[in-house]
Amino acid sequence: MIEMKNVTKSFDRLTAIENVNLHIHKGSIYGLIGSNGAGKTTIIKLLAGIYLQEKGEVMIDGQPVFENVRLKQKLFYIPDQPYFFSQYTTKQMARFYRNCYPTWDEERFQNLINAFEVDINKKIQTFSKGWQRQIAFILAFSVKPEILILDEPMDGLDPVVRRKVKNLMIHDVAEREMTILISSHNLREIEDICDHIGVIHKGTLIMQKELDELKSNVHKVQIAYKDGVPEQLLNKLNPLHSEKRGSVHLLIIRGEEEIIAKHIRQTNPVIFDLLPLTLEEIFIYEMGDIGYAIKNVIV
Ligand SMILES: Nc1ncnc2c1ncn2[C@@H]1O[C@H](COP(=O)(O)OP(=O)(O)OP(=O)(O)O)[C@@H](O)[C@H]1O
Repeated sequence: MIEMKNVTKSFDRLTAIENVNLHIHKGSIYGLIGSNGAGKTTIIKLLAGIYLQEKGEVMIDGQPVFENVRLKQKLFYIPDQPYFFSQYTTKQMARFYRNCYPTWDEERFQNLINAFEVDINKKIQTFSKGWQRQIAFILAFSVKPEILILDEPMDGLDPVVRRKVKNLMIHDVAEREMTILISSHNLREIEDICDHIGVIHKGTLIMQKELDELKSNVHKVQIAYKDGVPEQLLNKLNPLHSEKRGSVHLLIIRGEEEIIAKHIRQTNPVIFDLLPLTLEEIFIYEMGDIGYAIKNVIV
C-alpha cells in the first residue's frame, strides 16, 4: 500500500504540493492527472524516495520511503526523461539492474528484447527518444518490481508500442499484483488501463476515485414529454446539468440507474433513453466549476 498523508513540498518560496493525501492499493493502476506544473513529478519523486517532504508522511507498506534502500528494491521509476549511464549499451544497463535488483528475470529480458527487436549492443544514447523509452520499459519489466512508477510514460511512443506496453502492464498487474502509478496530462491517454484516478490541480489533489464507482454513479438521460418535463421530476432527480435540444431534454444525473429510470417511467415520457457517458463528461460534471477550469487536462 502506497500512502501520502498531509504531504507538503516546497521549492524555495514556491509550494509545489500542499496537504496531499493519496492512497494506492496493491495491484491497482492509479492514474495521476494534472496540467503542466500541477505537481505530478513532485508527487512521483516523493514516492520514489528522491525528494523529502517538509510536512506529512510518505510511506510504502507502512515505512517511510526517503532514502530507504530496502523499499527502493521493490520499486522501479521511469522519469519523464529516462536516464541511462552515458555510453552504456542496453546489455550494460541490464547488467547494472541485474546487480541492483534481486528480482531481475533474465529470461524475460531476452524475450522482451526479441519482441521489441532491440539491438542490445548499441549505445542507448544513439537511439531515438521513443526507442530510449522502450528500452526503459524493457528494463523495468525485466526487473519485475512490486511497484512501477511512471512519469508521463506514453510521450513519444507510437500507438503500436503504447498498446504493447499497456498490455505488459496489465499482464503484470493481473499475474503478480504489481502496483502502478502513472502520471499524465491527458486523461484519454491512460483511462483505458487505470482503475483509480487522482486529479492534481495547482498542487492540490482535488479528487481521487475508483473508475467503476465514478461510472456507475453518474448517468446521462434523454427525455421528452408532450407538455414539457414535469417540474416535480426535476426536483426529484436534481440534475447536475440539463439542456434542451428542441423538445428533447438532456439531463446528467447522479444516483443509481434503476432508481432514476423508475422515477422517469412513472411520469410517462414520450422519449426516454439512457445514454453512455464518456469519462471526460463524468469528470467535468462531477467536479462542477473545477471540472470546467481543468477541462484541458481531461480532454
Ligand atoms: N526542483 C525544483 N525547483 C524549483 N521549483 C520546482 C522544482 N521542481 C518543480 N518545481 C515547481 O513545482 C511546481 C510543480 O512542478 P512539477 O514538476 O511537480 O509539475 P508537473 O505536474 O510534473 O508538471 P509537468 O507536466 O509540466 O511536468 C511547478 O511550479 C514547478 O515550477
